[in-house]
Amino acid sequence: METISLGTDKLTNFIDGEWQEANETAAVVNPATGEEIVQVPLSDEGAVERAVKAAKKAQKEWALVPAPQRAEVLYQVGYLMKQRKERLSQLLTMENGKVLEEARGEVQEGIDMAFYMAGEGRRLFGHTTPAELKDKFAMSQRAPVGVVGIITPWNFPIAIATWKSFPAIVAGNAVIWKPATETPVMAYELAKIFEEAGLPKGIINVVFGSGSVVGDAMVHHPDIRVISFTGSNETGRNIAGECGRQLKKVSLEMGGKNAVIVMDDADLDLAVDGILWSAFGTSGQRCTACSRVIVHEKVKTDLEERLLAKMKDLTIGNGLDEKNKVGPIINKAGLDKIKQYIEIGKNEGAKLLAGGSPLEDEAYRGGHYFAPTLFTDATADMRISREEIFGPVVSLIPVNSLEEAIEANNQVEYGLSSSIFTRDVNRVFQAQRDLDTGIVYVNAGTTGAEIHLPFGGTKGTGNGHRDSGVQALDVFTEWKAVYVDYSGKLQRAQIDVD
Ligand SMILES: NC(=O)C1=CN([C@@H]2O[C@H](COP(=O)(O)OP(=O)(O)OC[C@H]3O[C@@H](n4cnc5c(N)ncnc54)[C@H](OP(=O)(O)O)[C@@H]3O)[C@@H](O)[C@H]2O)C=CC1
Ligand SMILES: O=C(O)CCC(=O)C(=O)O
Repeated sequence: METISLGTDKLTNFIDGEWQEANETAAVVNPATGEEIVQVPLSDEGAVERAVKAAKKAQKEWALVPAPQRAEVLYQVGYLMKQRKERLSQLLTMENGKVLEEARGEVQEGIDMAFYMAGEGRRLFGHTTPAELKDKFAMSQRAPVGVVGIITPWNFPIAIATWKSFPAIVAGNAVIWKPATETPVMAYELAKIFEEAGLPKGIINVVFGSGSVVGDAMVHHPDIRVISFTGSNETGRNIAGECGRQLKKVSLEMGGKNAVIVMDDADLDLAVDGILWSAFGTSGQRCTACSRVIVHEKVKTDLEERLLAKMKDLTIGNGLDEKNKVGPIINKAGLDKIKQYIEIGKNEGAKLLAGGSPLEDEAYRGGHYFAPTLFTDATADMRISREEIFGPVVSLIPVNSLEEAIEANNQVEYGLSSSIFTRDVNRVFQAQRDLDTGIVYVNAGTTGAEIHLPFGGTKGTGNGHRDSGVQALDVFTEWKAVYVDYSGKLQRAQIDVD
């Protein structure tokens, strides 16, 4: 395959419609090879200040542009992304490591989101409702919040940014976007697309730099009225604390400890496919990744054998080579974290059936690779069954009933995604009611969310908000109640008329 060229060896911020350099930069490295791809700016607080100033000014005008016209820009963004899908996908694989097939899927999510949210330009529905008094009209409508901040992670460098920025823009806001320093290329490419699509300057501002400097400055800035964040639980909690002090709206998506439940009547081959795809796809570095399989005792041994047989077919390596099904881990810190959890699992008494170590042969030189790993005989209270590992590690937890399975699923701190494999319609309905997660799959793995449904979860996964779907608009709009009295006299509501 011909390698795509990024066309620059140094990225620049995109502020007020201009490409601006920063004094300091850092190397962005391909996790599959260790080779440098590009230099990324390490901006300071001053860049955030400039971006906010530009955004405030631009947003005032943008809010007055009719929403269907705002949407036209998003349609154009969607067309440009579609034209560049292969380029974006290859660059995404280079910066993040995920295999090309998955990179194409992620870029497609962004394209779908562009067209879906552009459609919102002709909806953005409010409500009309009867008023209490004669000759009076009442309605509620959405209003933009103003300047909003989005902070995105490295594991979905383009899709998550589209889930947040597209609804913000169509609703009439201006955006300051801080992408993860690990994966800035998608942000740079998307900023170029916004510019070419004709988005007025200042409506999207991309400020590269570390979370502790740029992210922190955004969270503290009084003129950024919303922070929408996806990333670790620890960072999310700290952001929420500061936003709480400022009464700033904050939307958090902070991962999961997702389980596939396999009942004794399940189609086991289907379950194996669902588990493989959601546990080892993206090397397990999805917030929706399956990292627990809660299996009925009666089919445990059978499932183990089938899983082990299929795991042998997982080819691991550089995601640009289409034969590979599992790519690298994002960086050394990620790899070290996985290694620690393998030791934790062994010490807790779980039985290691496959994998368990990094891949360090010549073929993997320069990259960070970890063998797909299967533990069995884990219990629901072990740390490997409760804590987010963010790697290709899955643990089987045996149970004896659906009730026990649901209880095991629900006893973790997180509540993002869950799945059940069964042929029994009664069990399906009981499970979808009782599984305490924001997303439930039946006879499918735990990953693969569609952009027109709400994405997010319960408990430690978030704070009640959702990305994607029409629900994302709630993050980026205020509700305004409007009363129009056309009686020509002062009518007093809320008085006792008896
Ligand atoms: N829910 C999910 O999808 C994700 C979950 N995770 C979990 O988090 C673990 C650690 O990954 P990591 O990348 O360090 O996650 P972080 O939560 O640190 O990073 C997510 C984003 O937040 C930014 N950030 C970091 N610190 C701050 C801060 N103080 N204020 C504002 N923004 C900040 C980061 O910037 P920068 O990195 O540039 O410094 C990045 O853009 C993973 O192993 C995984 O368990 C990670 C990614 C996604
Ligand atoms: O797999 C999915 O459904 C989406 C995953 C995702 O966006 C994430 O892991 O952050």
